[in-house]
Amino acid sequence: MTDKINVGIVGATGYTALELIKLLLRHPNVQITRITSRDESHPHLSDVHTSLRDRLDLRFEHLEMDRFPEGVDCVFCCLPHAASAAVVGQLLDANLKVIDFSADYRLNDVASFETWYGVEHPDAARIGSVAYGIPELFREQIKTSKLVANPGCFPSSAILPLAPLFKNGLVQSSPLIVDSKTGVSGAGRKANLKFHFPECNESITAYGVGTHRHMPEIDQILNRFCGSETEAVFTPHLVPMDRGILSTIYLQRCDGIEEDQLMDCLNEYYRHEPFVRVTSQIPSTKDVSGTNFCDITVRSCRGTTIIVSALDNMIKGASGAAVQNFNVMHGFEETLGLL
Ligand SMILES: NC(=O)C1=CN([C@@H]2O[C@H](COP(=O)(O)OP(=O)(O)OC[C@H]3O[C@@H](n4cnc5c(N)ncnc54)[C@H](OP(=O)(O)O)[C@@H]3O)[C@@H](O)[C@H]2O)C=CC1
Ligand SMILES: CC(=O)N[C@@H](CCC(=O)OP(=O)(O)O)C(=O)O
Repeated sequence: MTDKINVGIVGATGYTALELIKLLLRHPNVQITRITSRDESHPHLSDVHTSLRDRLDLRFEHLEMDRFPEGVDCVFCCLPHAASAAVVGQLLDANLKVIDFSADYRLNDVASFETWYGVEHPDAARIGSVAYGIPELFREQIKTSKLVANPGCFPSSAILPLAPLFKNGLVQSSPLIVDSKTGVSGAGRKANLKFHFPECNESITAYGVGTHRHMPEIDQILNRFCGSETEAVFTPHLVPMDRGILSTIYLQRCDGIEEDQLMDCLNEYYRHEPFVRVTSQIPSTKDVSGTNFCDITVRSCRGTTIIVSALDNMIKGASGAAVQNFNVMHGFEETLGLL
């Protein structure tokens, strides 16, 4: 049996692709063979990602379906929403496995996607049947999947702590408040005035208030995992740091449930999981920066339960989760390339 999987990266000029390549370069069973960009002004990978100088000598190519699948077994598709679903079907038809970074296959139904994303879904037939890429919750489905919907960064920070608590009937579904802070890299590498240094440095702002598209993702995935009926009120805040997400989650315990039972439940559920650290300390983004860890703790105040979680938006929130999913899909040790 060949040990190396040939990997193609679509959308390789972006931030998540850079983090992905750095992880894959230390993966013993991966050979990166093809990388794509629409832009011809920078032929080599290291013209764009200068930190990869002398580490991987590849040329960008346009994604052309008559050539791209040659020499590729598995694709990491790092494109924006809708652009991704426009190509994923063709990649699958070419018999490639795909890990999709966008939100195109995360939700349960087309109507929700089109409502929250405001665009028509280019591959509507597949939506709802695709494995959601949190291996800690959906490992068995991921193992046998040809397409995995890699999770959103904010949803990962909320779903990881909440899922075991709902599954065990320890917390109430309403109210559920998820207050999150994110570093600027969460917005990707593409130019956007809001994310220019003088616009966001020395400032913190909420955005997507009452409208952010990660609300249905949190609700639907919790429902898929354990049948809960939440309506998460989620507000993200942009903070002047490169990377990291810190989520503070407020909810009520079920009657008769003590705070200790929540920590016990999380400790028990994640006991054998290498990337979720349930801790008595308060998590911080610095502790998880550049790693595939999600750190979680639980506190109580005046009858309200407060959960704090931290992860790196580009690692456990994107590329690290993708490599973890890749490992599960190919039967490799789940920590390869990640520890
Ligand atoms: N940044 C983060 O923290 C996270 C991002 N994600 C998701 O991962 C995906 C990639 O994000 P990120 O790397 O940050 O984004 P970037 O903006 O940094 O990169 C996007 C990539 O997609 C290509 N691209 C952009 N628009 C199109 C298009 N219309 N058609 C084809 N290619 C296009 C660009 O390549 P070029 O212009 O060279 O062709 C670029 O390589 C997105 O779906 C994002 O939502 C998920 C979790 C976290
Ligand atoms: C700062 C910033 O803009 N962050 C992005 C999060 C992107 C992400 O991680 O998730 P998706 O894959 O669902 O895009 C946002 O709030 O839309």
